[in-house]
Amino acid sequence: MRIVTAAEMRDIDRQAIEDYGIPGVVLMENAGLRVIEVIQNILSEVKGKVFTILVGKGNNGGDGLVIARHLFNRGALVKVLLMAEPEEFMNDAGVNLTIWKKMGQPVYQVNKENGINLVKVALLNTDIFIDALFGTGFHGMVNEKVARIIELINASSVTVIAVDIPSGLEADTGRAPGPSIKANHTVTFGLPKLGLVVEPGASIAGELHVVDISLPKYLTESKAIPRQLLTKQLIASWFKPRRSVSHKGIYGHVLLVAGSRDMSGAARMAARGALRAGAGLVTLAVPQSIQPLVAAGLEEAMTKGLAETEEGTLSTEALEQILEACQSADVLALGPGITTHPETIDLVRNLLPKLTIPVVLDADALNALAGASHLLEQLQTPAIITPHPGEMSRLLGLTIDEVQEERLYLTGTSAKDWNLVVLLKGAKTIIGTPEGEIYINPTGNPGMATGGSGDALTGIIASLVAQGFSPTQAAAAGAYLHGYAGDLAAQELSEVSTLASDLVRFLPATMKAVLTK
Ligand SMILES: NC(=O)C1=CN([C@@H]2O[C@H](COP(=O)(O)OP(=O)(O)OC[C@H]3O[C@@H](n4cnc5c(N)ncnc54)[C@H](O)[C@@H]3O)[C@@H](O)[C@H]2O)[C@@H](O)CC1
Ligand SMILES: [K+]
Repeated sequence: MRIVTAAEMRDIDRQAIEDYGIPGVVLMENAGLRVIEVIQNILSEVKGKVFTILVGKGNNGGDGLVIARHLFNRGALVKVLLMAEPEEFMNDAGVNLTIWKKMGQPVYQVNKENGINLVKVALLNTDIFIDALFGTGFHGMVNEKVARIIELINASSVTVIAVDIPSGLEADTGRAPGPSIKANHTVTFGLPKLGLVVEPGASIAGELHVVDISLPKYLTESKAIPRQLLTKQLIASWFKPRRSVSHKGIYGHVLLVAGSRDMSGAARMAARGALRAGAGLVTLAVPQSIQPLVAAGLEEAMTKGLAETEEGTLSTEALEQILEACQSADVLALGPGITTHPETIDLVRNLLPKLTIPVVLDADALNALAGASHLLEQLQTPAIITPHPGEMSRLLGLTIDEVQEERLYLTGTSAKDWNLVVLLKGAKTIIGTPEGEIYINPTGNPGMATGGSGDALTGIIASLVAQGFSPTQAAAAGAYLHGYAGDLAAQELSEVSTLASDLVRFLPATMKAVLTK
């Protein structure tokens, strides 16, 4: 699903109105009705419930007035708080304010002196608070009075539904330069706005509902798609049905080079991820002294022992062995648990320019490239790198805060500069491609911030490459499935108790859920 900026959305709205002749007031009516549907799903019964709606003078406020009318018609008690003088409501918002008044319904002016008290009183007796103050037309910062009101709303325990975007949040960046309404749900119109799918905006917005307001599909489905939110439908469309006459060779061979004496679990986790994601064959190559250990309990994978240092990490002598093993593999995944032993770093740096099969680089393979990211540009094969913010900061020579501040921008430019797929982990994983596309993954939860979680992801992505996915599709689908498995695991086991091995354990249920229509 395409992700838009405020300007892109405005342009789509404008074309719907001017080029297609859909009156703006119709779009507004549809928007309001869709919010009603979401409310009815949350509450099941609207009748007798108390709603407070904070209404700004722009079109977002106009949506709020449509919502007020439909709630009232359904038997709800509705209190409309206006943030501007009635005369300031123009066009479609003005139309809807007139209708509301003609229905004999009062409005309360919170822009006046006692406004703060009006909000306080309203919050004491409200089932749902609807934020229709600012939408995509918001820019800059709220004034002091609005800031006080927002803080009051956020401090109360009432359920908040934001109309289109929480007020105070920037639609393009997901940042709130001042206070912003913290919503439980955000109902956004037509397409997701960028600021709702990247952090901190995604958390501020709560559960996101993207609803159709009847915009012509030619406007919302653009051919040149620079930004996309990953959806179940998109991921499912990349999986081909398995042929009835299948053999393991069809589903590819993953070579995983991973592990060290102190980190054998990383290697096993990656191998399990690769197997559960459907690869035909998985070979796990590890320092030779831990080969018996990793082989035990990993019946479905083949294992291979590689030359090692005295400390039980991969040595430079493993280079030829790895290249030889690559000859019968479709993809190499390198990095989980290999350590940053100086000799292992040398091995990684010497190996990369010699590779002839696609490669997934993670963890210590990326740490080996700290200060040497030019080696990424010298890769001769399609590549995916899966850094977390710390690894990305070392690759780029920036602080972690600097990386987090500019996650989108840095993912996009790095992918282009290094000519490979960059998957930047963290809340809302971002995938950038050499062609300049950006994918944002909505699945996953904080429970996945646990040791081994990234290793499983590496295995899953490599597995998808082996099965014929393009590097972009493999990274995007890998992130989505991994996060989905994490969500299923958290539902059953809680975020706190979810382990990386649980992510792998929930992959079959994930595959079933995603691949079943
Ligand atoms: N244009 C359309 O066709 C549609 C628009 N819709 C709604 O319209 C919204 C966009 O409407 P608008 O462009 O009228 O803008 P908004 O309603 O988002 O808000 C703009 C108003 O807020 C004021 N404002 C902006 N920044 C401010 C600040 N920092 N402090 C105080 N006031 C500030 C502006 O002066 C303006 O009056 C969307 O978010 C959506 O909710 C929907 O009704 C669907 C159709
Ligand atoms: K809003």
